Amino acid sequence: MMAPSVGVIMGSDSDWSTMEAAALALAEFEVPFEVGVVSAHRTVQKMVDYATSAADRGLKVIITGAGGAAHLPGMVAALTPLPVIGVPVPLKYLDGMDSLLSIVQMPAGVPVATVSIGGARNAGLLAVRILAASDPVLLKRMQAFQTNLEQIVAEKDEALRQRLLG
Ligand SMILES: Nc1c(C(=O)O)ncn1[C@@H]1O[C@H](COP(=O)(O)O)[C@@H](O)[C@H]1O
Repeated sequence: MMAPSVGVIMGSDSDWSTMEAAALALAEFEVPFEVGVVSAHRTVQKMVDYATSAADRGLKVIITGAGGAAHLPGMVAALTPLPVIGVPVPLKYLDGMDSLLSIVQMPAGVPVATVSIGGARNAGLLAVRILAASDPVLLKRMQAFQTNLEQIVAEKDEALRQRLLG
């Protein structure tokens, strides 16, 4: 098995139903990844160890999902030189606005690329794009994916017209 180039971590296993879409996107592009539960709040030392060893272990991008007081993405970004993508996970209360605001307003110097609330698929696709910038094979795959998206929209356009025209 190839060494993982993307780390997908989340504050709790309860985030998986949201975060699975990131893993699926990576799998779609045949990008090797690892998945784990790491919490800045509940497993402080594990979070420090994970983030500080990530680059040496060969990871290129870290996708971090967390809900509520979502400090994991920012803390990981503070501890690693790698690009960090943050996914605000929506919880029962506040609809993910709490997660979003906890992740998105990082101080200058410590960037987290924040995707939309529950936007784990885009987090996966963004990780692919970051890797594709220096990987011609992956770049071609991303271009093919984008062409396919256009086709899907064209088909929807056609189907809608047909439906309206009866
Ligand atoms: N936001 C964080 C962090 C963190 O940021 O370190 N650790 C756990 N959590 C979040 O707590 C929520 C509830 O977790 P439980 O379901 O385990 O109670 C999850 O969405 C998790 O991401």
